[in-house]
Amino acid sequence: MRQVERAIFDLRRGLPVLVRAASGDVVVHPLEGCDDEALTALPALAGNSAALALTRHRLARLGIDFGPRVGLVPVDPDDGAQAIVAWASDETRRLPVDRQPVAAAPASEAALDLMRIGLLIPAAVVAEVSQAQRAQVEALVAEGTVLAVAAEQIDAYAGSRSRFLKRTSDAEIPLSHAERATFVMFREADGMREHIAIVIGDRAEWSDAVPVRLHSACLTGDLFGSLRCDCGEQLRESVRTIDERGGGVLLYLAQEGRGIGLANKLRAYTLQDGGLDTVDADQVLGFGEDERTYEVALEMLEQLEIARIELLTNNPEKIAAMDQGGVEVVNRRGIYGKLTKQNRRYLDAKAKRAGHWLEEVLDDGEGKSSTPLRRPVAR
Ligand SMILES: Nc1nc2c(ncn2[C@@H]2O[C@H](COP(=O)(O)OP(=O)(O)OP(=O)(O)O)[C@@H](O)[C@H]2O)c(=O)[nH]1
Ligand SMILES: [Zn+2]
Repeated sequence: MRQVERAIFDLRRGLPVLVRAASGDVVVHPLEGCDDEALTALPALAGNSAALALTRHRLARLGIDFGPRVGLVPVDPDDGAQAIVAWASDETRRLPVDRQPVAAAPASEAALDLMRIGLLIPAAVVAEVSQAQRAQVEALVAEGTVLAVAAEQIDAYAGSRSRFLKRTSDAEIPLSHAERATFVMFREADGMREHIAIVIGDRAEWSDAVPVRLHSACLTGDLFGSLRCDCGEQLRESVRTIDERGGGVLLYLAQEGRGIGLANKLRAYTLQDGGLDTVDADQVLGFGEDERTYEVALEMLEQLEIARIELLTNNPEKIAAMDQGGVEVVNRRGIYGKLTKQNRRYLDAKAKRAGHWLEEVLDDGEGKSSTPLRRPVAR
């Protein structure tokens, strides 16, 4: 696990790492920080030509219907870093016709998982290590200049993120909307992310179906009252509602930007200013419709011994995730922020593209309601 964390650390600093797999090792340079120098150095080190690893979401954006999770686009050193970055993240750029992608081997697939875990743009320049260069690459690994990580380690890490959630500390913090509140802090085993459960009221007085809100972090909305989204109002409204309903729990999840991280969310906002909606903007950057998973939330609920809930949400995926994780969602309660001229498009896209239940707010601009649970529709 430590090796994976170290690799993420290096990649976030813009350093190349070696990803090992039985089918071949690759040297990987993250797209972020990729310059002409890196583009020349990588194939020289590997002894093979480079390729640009892109997710199938990004390839779809480039007009390529690609089955496998990751595709490799051949790269020529003369392409220049600027073109490579544009192929990976520019809204309008298309691939030259002679650069059709091929399916990536496990090492390159794992490399993009590393980018995602590290909250970087999920794209990288990769080059397979040739027989001729193997000794030199291994020497760099041995002296600690290049860090090596195995694709299986990355897979195992990606699949076990929540498993060792540690309850670290807690404190009573009276809130303006809920005077009896306790913050309970959880830390993922790798120490990289922390999540908070805000436990409201007295457990003995809770309803049988405990009111629960799963709230993904939104620095811009929650803290600064951004008008681009409805998060800040939903957050405060949730606390108030949970308190009014006799107490329950709000899980404040470190899933900024639907899991893509703040840096990528800001990039996505700039793309939205160019006319894209929230889903398309994420896709331009190589992400799927929603990168969140809810294992961490499930584990927090388990540690808090909560198995039957009334979920405060408009998002069918959250209900499905609880169902699949063995938490019974007895009822669903809508939770709405205000409609503003700046967030209408965003809310509209959530309703139309992601199937969120926002009819009421989009219809009349306000509204609080309790709706009987509707099962998510298959999309
Ligand atoms: N990528 C991306 N993330 C965004 C954008 N606007 C808001 N977000 C993020 O979307 C998430 C919204 O979280 P939630 O309010 O918990 O979830 P939701 O999916 O809207 O569902 P409910 O609020 O429960 O109905 C937060 O992590 C925000 O940071 C955007 O335009 N792009
Ligand atoms: Zn927000």
